[in-house]
Formats: sequence, C-alpha cells, structure tokens
Amino acid sequence: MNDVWTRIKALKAHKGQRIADLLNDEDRNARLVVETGPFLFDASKTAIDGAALDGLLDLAADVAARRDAMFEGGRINETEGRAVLHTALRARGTLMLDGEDIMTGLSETRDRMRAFADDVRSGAFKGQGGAITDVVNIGIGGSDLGPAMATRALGPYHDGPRCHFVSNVDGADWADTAKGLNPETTLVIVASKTFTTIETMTNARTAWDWMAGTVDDPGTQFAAVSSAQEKTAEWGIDASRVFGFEDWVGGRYSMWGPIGLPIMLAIGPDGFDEFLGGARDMDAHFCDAPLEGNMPVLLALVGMWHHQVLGYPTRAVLPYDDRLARLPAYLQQLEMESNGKGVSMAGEPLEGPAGPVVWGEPGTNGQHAFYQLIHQGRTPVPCEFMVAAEGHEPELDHHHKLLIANCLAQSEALLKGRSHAEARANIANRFSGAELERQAAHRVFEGNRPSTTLIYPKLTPAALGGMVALYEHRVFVEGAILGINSFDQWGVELGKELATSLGPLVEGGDAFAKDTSTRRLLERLASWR
Ligand SMILES: O=P(O)(O)OC[C@H]1O[C@H](O)[C@H](O)[C@@H](O)[C@@H]1O
Repeated sequence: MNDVWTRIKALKAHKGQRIADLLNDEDRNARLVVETGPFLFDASKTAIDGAALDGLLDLAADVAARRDAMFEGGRINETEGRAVLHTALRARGTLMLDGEDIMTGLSETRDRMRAFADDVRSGAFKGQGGAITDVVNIGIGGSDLGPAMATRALGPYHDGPRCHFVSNVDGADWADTAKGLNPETTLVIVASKTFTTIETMTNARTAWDWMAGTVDDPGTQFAAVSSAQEKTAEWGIDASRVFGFEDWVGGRYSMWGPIGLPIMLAIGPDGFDEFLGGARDMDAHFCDAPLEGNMPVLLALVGMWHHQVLGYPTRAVLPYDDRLARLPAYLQQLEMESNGKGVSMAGEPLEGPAGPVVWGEPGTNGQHAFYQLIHQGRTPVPCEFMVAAEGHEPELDHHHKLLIANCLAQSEALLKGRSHAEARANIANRFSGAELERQAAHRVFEGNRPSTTLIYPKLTPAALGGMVALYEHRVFVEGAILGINSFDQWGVELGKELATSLGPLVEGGDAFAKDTSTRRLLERLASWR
C-alpha cells in the first residue's frame, strides 16, 4: 500500500469541520458508534465526517488480508522471521504451524499452569514456612506491565496470594518490595522471554540470595516463565515449575500465556479463563465484523485521523477507573514499542510519523493535574476516555455516579468550550473595561477538541480481556495500514549495548572513548560515590 501517505494527505481536505455541527448528522454519528460484547465505543466527538470516514476506511481496505495472515500463523514479523500468534494463547480449536498443531502444546502448558496455581492457592504447594502468602514477579517490559496492570485492575476478584512486581534494576524496587516479605512463604516467579534481560537477571539473583539467607533450597520456591527453557535449567529451577512459550509470542503481547501466571495466581484459573474469553470474543469481532462497524478498526482509524491526518503528536488514555491506573503504562509499551517506528517493512524511511506519544492517568486525578493543558494548551490532545456503568462497591455507588459525571463532563467541556462572550458574562459583575477583557481571555475554552469514550458495564476479567485485545488490534491495524513492523523493537537495542559498555566505566574504567558530556557526568558521579 505504497500510496498510503498520498491518501493520508488527501484526507487533510476534510479537516476544519466543527464537531458540534457534525454531531447533528445522525447518519454520520451512527457510523462512529460501535458496539460489541460488553463495549460501546463512541467516536462521534471527533471531527470525522462521513466523507473522511469513507477515506479512512479506504486506507484500511487491505488490513483484512494481513489480519488473516496473522491469525493463521503467517510470518508477518518479517525482520525476525516470526509468526505473530499471541491470539492463539486465547483461542480454541486447532492451529497448524509448520505442520504441527500448536494448540496441543498451548493447552498442555495452560493445564500445568492451572494445576500449579491451584496448588499454590490451596496451600498444597508450600514454602519452607508453609502455604505461600506472597508472590513476587520479577520481570520487566512485557514480562511485567501486563500482569502488573491486570492484577491491579482485577483487585475485586483477587482471592489468591498477594502479588508483587519487581521490575526496575534500581535496587530500591527490590528492597522496598522485600521489606514486608517472609522468604519462607514467598514464591518468586522469574519472568523473561529471553532469560537474558540484565535487569531481570540481576533482580532474580538478588531475590535468590535473599531467599538463600533463610530457605535451605531456594530453587524450590522459584518458578520461571520463559521461551528460553534451557537457560531456566541453569538456575536450578525444577522443570515442573518452568512454563514456556514460543518465540511467536511477542513480549508485550504475552500476558495471555504463562506471563499471566501472577494473574492466574491472584484471581484463580477460572477467572483467568474468563479474561481469555473476553479477549477471544474481541478477536472474533475483529475477524468477523466488516471494516465499518469493526471496533478495533474504528479505534485505529480515529487514531490515524488525529495523528497522521491532523498532526496531533500525542494521545491521552484517561480511564475513569482507578483500578486501570497501570493501563496507560501498559499501553505505552503496547503502542509505542509496536508502532514507534521510522521505516517501512521494506526499510524505507516513512513519509510521516507512525505511532504517537501515548500517555495518561486515571480520572478524576488527571483533572487536577494536567487537564489544564488539555483544555487550554495550544496543541490539541485527543482524549480516550473509558468508564464502567458500575463499580465493585455498591455501598459507594454515589462515588461511582460522580466518576461517570466527571468523565462525561470532560468530553462535553472539550467539545463545547466556552466563548469569550460567555467567559465575559460570567465575570462581568467583578471586572470592567480592559480588565474584563483580559480576565475573560484567560477563561476562554476553545472547545471543538476531540475525544472518544469507551463504556462497559463493569470491569470484570472478561471486560479487561476484551479491552486489552481491542487495543492490541488497534495497534495492529495502524501498523498494517502504515506498512511497518509492529512486532519488533530494534529501537531498544542501542541503549542496552551502550549500558554494557558503560558498566566498567561506572566502576572507574577509562572513559576516553566517550563524548565529553558523558565523560563529565561519569567523573562527577564517581567523585560523589
Ligand atoms: O521478557 P524479556 O526477554 O526479559 O524482555 C523484557 C522486555 O525487554 C526488551 O528490552 C523489550 O524492549 C521488551 O519488548 C521486552 O518485553
């Protein structure tokens, strides 16, 4: 699709319409509101008119073929020569890859996870001091963000051992986590697809030493999750507690399989199945619904309208759901590591930007922090709101009503704004003349700012699974349209290599080969140690 940038440029002709006017067009509104499963996605508070939507849908014309290739195991991760089959982790039936039904191995692993989780949760699996009270997942990036986000999101369903997450190589992360833990009743999961990531290996070694201080055989209280099982054996972790996955599961797409073990330990295997089921339903919708009316496709096209067509550099994810506090961080990896690319699959520089900056915080907290910029800053920030119809605290339903009211108020405020005349009228009793004009100018809201809203009845395991799958497929659609590889991450390599070369210099080695700034920083840090 080498004319994609030409077509994106052509779409700019449709910009400039006021959202409030477009909202009067019921036919257009109906096309921008999609429902599936427990979700209603409303993209009508954007400046996309019917013709722009036609053009955007046209961009996505070839996505279906690529989508089918992904689900069928095509090697669409071309730079690494790999299939992209995280969807198989939540699928049913058979799926042949290189002459083998991969579903057999996947369900065997899931059965082993289930048995292990049941044993840990029931107390049949014991630490030296008895039943496991605490689980520490040691991993980073895709081996941390998904399970950390999901266990927080599903707090009301949590009836297993406490789950903790240590990711940062900063010793503070381990030290603060270990402080309240008893090694004799703690299970450590070392989660790393490659089992080479320096942060994870360093934290795992520290955890091992900590446990060895009290526990006779620390390996018995360690489990490992990896696609490099030969490396887990070197750690002395018994194969019965090693859960593998294949290289066709990308790290940031991996929580549906063994990387999700902390979720399974927290909410139980049945809850985990519901989580997978929600994602599977979204997969079915993505595969079966026509492009128009396809929720991930619409979410992707709205994203591209804002970033590639209108040039807005960022988008904010604003869950009015405190338990989704880690969702923005999770989506930062999912979206920015997948689509933060500069060249096409063929290695040609892109004519425009691929993925935007993704950021956010739960509402209402963000309102009291950065919404000032969202409402009055010069650069529009497309906002992606999400809110449940009900919370898990029926006795606190008045809180939830306030939450909903605030969520809807923000998208309404962004849409409507406040004119100079309105601002002036509000303060005309306090100011006059030039001072009235000046004060009013500070109280003007431009309005006409875009947002989308995703609503769902309740944040259940199934709803969370569906929501994450929705965003996974959104990333896929954007990447497919732009012709980039959403499944590699070469951009993280250089920093890793340089960190390796800087290690000895932090120890005091000769830094003559480094630039003058890096040398100065090294020298001053050394002088302070
Ligand atoms: O699971 P691991 O192999 O330890 O990798 C952990 C993370 O580190 C890498 O640098 C990648 O950027 C991430 O995509 C990955 O999730």
